[in-house]
Amino acid sequence: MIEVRQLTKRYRHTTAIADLTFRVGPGLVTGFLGPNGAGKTTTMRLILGLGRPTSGTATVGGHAYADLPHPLTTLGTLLDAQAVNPRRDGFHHLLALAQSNGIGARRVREVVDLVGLSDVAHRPAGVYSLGMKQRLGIAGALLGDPAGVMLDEPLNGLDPEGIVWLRGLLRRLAGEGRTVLLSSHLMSEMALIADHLVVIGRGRLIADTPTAALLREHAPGSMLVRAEDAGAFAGLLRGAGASVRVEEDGALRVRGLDGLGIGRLAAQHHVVVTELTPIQPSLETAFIDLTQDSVEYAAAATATIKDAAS
Ligand SMILES: Nc1ncnc2c1ncn2[C@@H]1O[C@H](COP(=O)(O)OP(=O)(O)OP(=O)(O)O)[C@@H](O)[C@H]1O
Repeated sequence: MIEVRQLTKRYRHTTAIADLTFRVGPGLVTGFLGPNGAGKTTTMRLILGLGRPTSGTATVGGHAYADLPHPLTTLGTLLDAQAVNPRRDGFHHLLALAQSNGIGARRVREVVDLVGLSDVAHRPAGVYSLGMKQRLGIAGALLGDPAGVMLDEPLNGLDPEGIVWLRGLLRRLAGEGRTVLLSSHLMSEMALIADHLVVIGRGRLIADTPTAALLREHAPGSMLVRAEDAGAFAGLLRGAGASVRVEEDGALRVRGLDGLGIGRLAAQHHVVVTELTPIQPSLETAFIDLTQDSVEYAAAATATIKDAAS
């Protein structure tokens, strides 16, 4: 439904995105990931026709967003939750948006309920927390009962209950066959929410893959093992082909052997194992592995600046 083809955007001194090509299809939650400054917001803005690409195209349902006859029913969007008039209340903020798109007040009340803002809908948006503003922005995105939604960092400012709520909402929208694209820095949340990931770094595509495949390839699982005489057991594990890292507290992080293999080896050599815990692969690990060459503002850079100053 969203198609980005060979999209490039150059500012005077910066290439924000370069030759970016990906598609976002219906029925899935697609996560848009990238380190700070990778070009996520620029890409989303270009999809909405906010700014001209240097080259390439971005279309929604086969059309430039600006050419869509009913944009709000095609793709609901949230780019900046803070962009609300602080004196206007949430209900009237949505009503103004609805009326300019031929949508009635009944739908406004529906989306207010849907995002859980009924109690505060008539309070000025200026007193809303960031989480409440995110809910208001999501309500705006849903006003047109759209075929797809595109949300820039919608998890920012949401409390744990809000994150669980949004996860459920996005899963439901995708389950109804809609297109869902969201960007976020919260990797662990993205791992739970997104079925598919588009990862960019320094404006270039790094991965366009199912979340499970990315985790499998870039963050293999491991086992945490504690045993009496861990040092000797580490040697046995290595001898059996595993890779073993000894943690500061003496625990062993083991890759290349599963629980059964480790248990059998321990039994064979009469080693007393006191803990055997599978460690789930983390999206953080996969993300760092994937983007380590494309991080614009890395900790190492800070160290270099400090060194130079001292
Ligand atoms: N209007 C602009 N003028 C000049 N450079 C810009 C402009 N907008 C964005 N950039 C630059 O383009 C690059 C991509 O920025 P963008 O905001 O799209 O990244 P992002 O992935 O959304 O980052 P973040 O996660 O930090 O929000 C950055 O280097 C940024 O400084």
